[in-house]
Amino acid sequence: MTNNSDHLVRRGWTPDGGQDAILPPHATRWLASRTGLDASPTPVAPDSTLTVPESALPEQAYKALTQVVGERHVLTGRDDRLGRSGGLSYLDLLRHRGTGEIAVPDAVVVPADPAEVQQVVEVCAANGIGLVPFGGGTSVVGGVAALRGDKAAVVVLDLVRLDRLVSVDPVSRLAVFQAGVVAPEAERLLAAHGLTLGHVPQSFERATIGGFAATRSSGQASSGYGRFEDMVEGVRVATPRGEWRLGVAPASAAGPDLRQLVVGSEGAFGVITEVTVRVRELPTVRRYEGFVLDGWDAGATAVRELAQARVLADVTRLSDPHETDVALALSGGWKTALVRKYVRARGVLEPCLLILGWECTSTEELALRRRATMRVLRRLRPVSLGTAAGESWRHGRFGGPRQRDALMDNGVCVETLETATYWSTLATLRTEVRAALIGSLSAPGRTPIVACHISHAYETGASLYFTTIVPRDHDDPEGQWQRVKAAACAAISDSALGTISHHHAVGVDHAPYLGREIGDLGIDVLAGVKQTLDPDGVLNPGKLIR
Ligand SMILES: Cc1cc2nc3c(=O)[nH]c(=O)nc-3n(C[C@H](O)[C@H](O)[C@H](O)COP(=O)(O)OP(=O)(O)OC[C@H]3O[C@@H](n4cnc5c(N)ncnc54)[C@H](O)[C@@H]3O)c2cc1C
Repeated sequence: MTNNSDHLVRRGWTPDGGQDAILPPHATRWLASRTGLDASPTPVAPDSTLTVPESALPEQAYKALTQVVGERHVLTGRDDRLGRSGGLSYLDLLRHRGTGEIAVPDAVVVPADPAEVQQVVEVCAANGIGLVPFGGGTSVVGGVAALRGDKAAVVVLDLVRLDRLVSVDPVSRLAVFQAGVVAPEAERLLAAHGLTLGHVPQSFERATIGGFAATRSSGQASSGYGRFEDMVEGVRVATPRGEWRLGVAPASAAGPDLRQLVVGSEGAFGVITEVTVRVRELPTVRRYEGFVLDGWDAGATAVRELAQARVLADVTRLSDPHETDVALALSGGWKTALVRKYVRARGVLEPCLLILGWECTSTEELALRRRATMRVLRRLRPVSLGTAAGESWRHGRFGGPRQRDALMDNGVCVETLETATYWSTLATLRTEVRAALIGSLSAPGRTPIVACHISHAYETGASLYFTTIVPRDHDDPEGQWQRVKAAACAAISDSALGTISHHHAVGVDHAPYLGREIGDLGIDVLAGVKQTLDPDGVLNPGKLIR
């Protein structure tokens, strides 16, 4: 079928289910002493042991779908369906390790182009079949779970064959991509024109242009390049009511910006088939540096002052003392020991690692921008760790997911969650979410690690990204995480201080909390849009709005 064979393994980031991910012995020992982990291996269950129900796709719908895309591209085999079951959240990965029930689609449909996508959508609507758009399948909020809702069957629509750069307008700095282009390929295609998108989330290696638009994604260089919604200039969308195209000018006063209804619609309003994005000149000079500030307040103040002086580096990332400590402990080695000693000798009691990265098109631009940043930063007396620390972060920035596989293999419950708020409430929100996480994760013999960083900064506020590590409750692994997630979401929602998601989207996991953020009226507005575009409710059942 397609060449996207690693889609077939949903249980881990690495194609072999985590075999490439290694947790060095010193890291395992440190985790054991810090958390109580007994390091009993919990290997991935073989696919053959997982329960996959027979396909319930009605014969009539199967025939109609094959008439659109051809028999080769309607996949009803067990492995193909299992391969498109769910995303990459901790719960998804657990389920593919044999814990809990996997929502398996009745078929996987792989259309060739936007016209075929439109027809597939219409066939599903006519036959009352649920349809789940599937890009890179990296959702961590249940966004690609093959839920049936009230439908007789559900198919996954895999966008892998929509893999073209349709056009480039170098004068306006615009590019049109088909939705299934994965990020590294998008960058490769743009580099041939001397251009870049500059969207680099940690899921970069797998996620797609359509997925970014559908989830309001935010990349590691968002301080310089903006969030993905800032990059979207136009969309082409397949809906049960027909094709919808939006975006004719860089700015418009022609009523509300309807593109923003599509961006973040998570497949519930239509299938995005093409995205017109703003692109920039390809950087030729880069510099990444590490600094240490003493304590969270000093670190957050530094990032705020950089943002408000509008001199943020393209990548600006601040780890709290806990995340800094975990990063140093897991790296180990004599170099790390030296860093700890050096920082202590400089009088820093609670080191917070700040990574700054500039991506520029000339050495002059780099010097100018760096000077402006440093002028503000120096006032806060950071300890410089130089480019080695910055380059080390850049080098390992996609490694987290692989380490997650290794941690899971060692019996760890490891997951992340994120929010955002204004500067004046950032410290309070961090404290409240941290307390909720620690309270719900702690148990006799299990001491959690809760680490946090700012990865996206704005003039008015910032994101907070939490990572939790705790020994797995082998008696109730799903329940363990569900209770933790509920406690954290309640802390965010009940306090009304932050958003339920800064960039992971709503999916299934955050849907119960959306109403508290946008109000009943907001939910009614979204339901009205859905009713207009998808009157039979076939698009991505159970996501965004319930
Ligand atoms: C290890 C890891 C790190 C991550 N890091 C980041 C990060 O740094 N920043 C960030 O923003 N996110 C991050 N994510 C979350 C995820 O990668 C993003 O949500 C990403 O935008 C999803 O893209 P995708 O192509 O994989 O979409 P999928 O996971 O396939 O789909 C996501 C949602 O969008 C819908 N969808 C997908 N394609 C389309 C389409 N063409 N039309 C309509 N709907 C569609 C799906 O139905 C689903 O609801 C991370 C995830 C993982 C696993």
